[in-house]
Amino acid sequence: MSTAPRRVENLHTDKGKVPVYATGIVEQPWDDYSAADHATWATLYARQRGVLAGRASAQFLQAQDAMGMNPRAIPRFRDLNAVLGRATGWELVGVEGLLPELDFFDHLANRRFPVTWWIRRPDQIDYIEEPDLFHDLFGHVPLLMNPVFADYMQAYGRGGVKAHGIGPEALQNLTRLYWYTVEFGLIREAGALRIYGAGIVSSSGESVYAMESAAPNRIGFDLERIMRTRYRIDSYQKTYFVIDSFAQLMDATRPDFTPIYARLAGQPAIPAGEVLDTDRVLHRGTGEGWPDDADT
Ligand SMILES: C[C@H](O)[C@H](O)[C@H]1CNc2nc(N)[nH]c(=O)c2N1
Ligand SMILES: N[C@@H](Cc1ccccc1)C(=O)O
Ligand SMILES: [Fe+2]
Repeated sequence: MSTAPRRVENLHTDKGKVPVYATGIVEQPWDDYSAADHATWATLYARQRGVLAGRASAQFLQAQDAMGMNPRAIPRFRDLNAVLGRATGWELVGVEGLLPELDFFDHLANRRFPVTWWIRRPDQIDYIEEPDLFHDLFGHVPLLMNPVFADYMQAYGRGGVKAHGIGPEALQNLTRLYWYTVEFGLIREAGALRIYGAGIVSSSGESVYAMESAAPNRIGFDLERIMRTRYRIDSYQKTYFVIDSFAQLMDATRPDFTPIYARLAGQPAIPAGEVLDTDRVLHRGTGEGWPDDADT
C-alpha cells in the first residue's frame, strides 16, 4: 500500500456522505497497512523509547505504556480508544492530515483528537514536514490519558473557537501557546528537566537537542510572553518554555484570554531566540548553529 495521503471512501460523519477534506474524518484502514508501514512504526517506536528514557516526562512514558502502545504493530485506534475513553473520555478520530483550524478546534473542544491515519515512507524516517501517524499517535496521544492535560487540550479547543471569532491576531497568540506547550514544551519533574511536547518526543534529533544542547534558551513558562513569541517551523526551536506541572499550565490558562488578546494587539512580536530582562532564564542559549533568517 502507498503511504501517501489518499481519499478514503467510507466516511463516518454526522453530515452524511461528504468529501473527506470537508470533515477530515476517515476510518483507519488498518488492514491496508503494509509490512513496511508496521516496520516503520517499529523502528521509530523502538528508537524513540530508547532516546526518551531519562529525557521524556515519566508521566508521558507511563501513559504510553498504559495505553498498550508497543513496537510490534501500528495500534488500532479502536483499541486505544477503549483505554482512553475509560481514562479521560477522549476519542481518537482518523484524518487525512492537517485540518482547517476551526475544524481542529471543534474536535478538541469535544474531546476528539484527530490522528493522521497514514505513516511516513521509509525514506522519511528521520524527518517529515507534515504530521503523520507516528507524530500524532506516539507524540500527542499518551498525555491525553492524563486528566489534567486532557482538560487542558479541551480548554485549548474551546479557546481556539473563541480566538477564531476574535480575529487573526488572537489566533496567532493562541497558536504560539500551542506550539510552545503541546508541541515543544518542557516540564520540571522531580527537580529534573523533562520533555512533554509532541514535536520533541516524536523527533530523536530534537529530543537530544532540547535536553542537552547549549544552543537553545530554556525559560520559565510565562503565558503572555509565549503569546508574543515567534517560532520556527523548519528547524529545532531557539527557545523552550518550561512548566513546573500540568496543573500550573491549567491554572495559568484558565482566565478568559479576551482582555489578554486586546492588550497584546499591536505589541511587537518577540523573535524566537530573544531573551528578555523579565524572563526567568533557566539556561541562556549560546545560539550556536541557529539559522539567521527571519522566524515565522
Ligand atoms: C493548533 C494549530 O493552530 C494548528 O494550526 C492546527 C491546524 N490543524 C491541525 N490539524 C490536525 N489534524 N492536526 C493538528 O495538529 C493541527 N494543528
Ligand atoms: N482561557 C482561555 C482558553 C484556553 C484554555 C487553555 C488553553 C488555551 C486556551 C480563553 O479564554 O481563551
Ligand atoms: Fe503536533
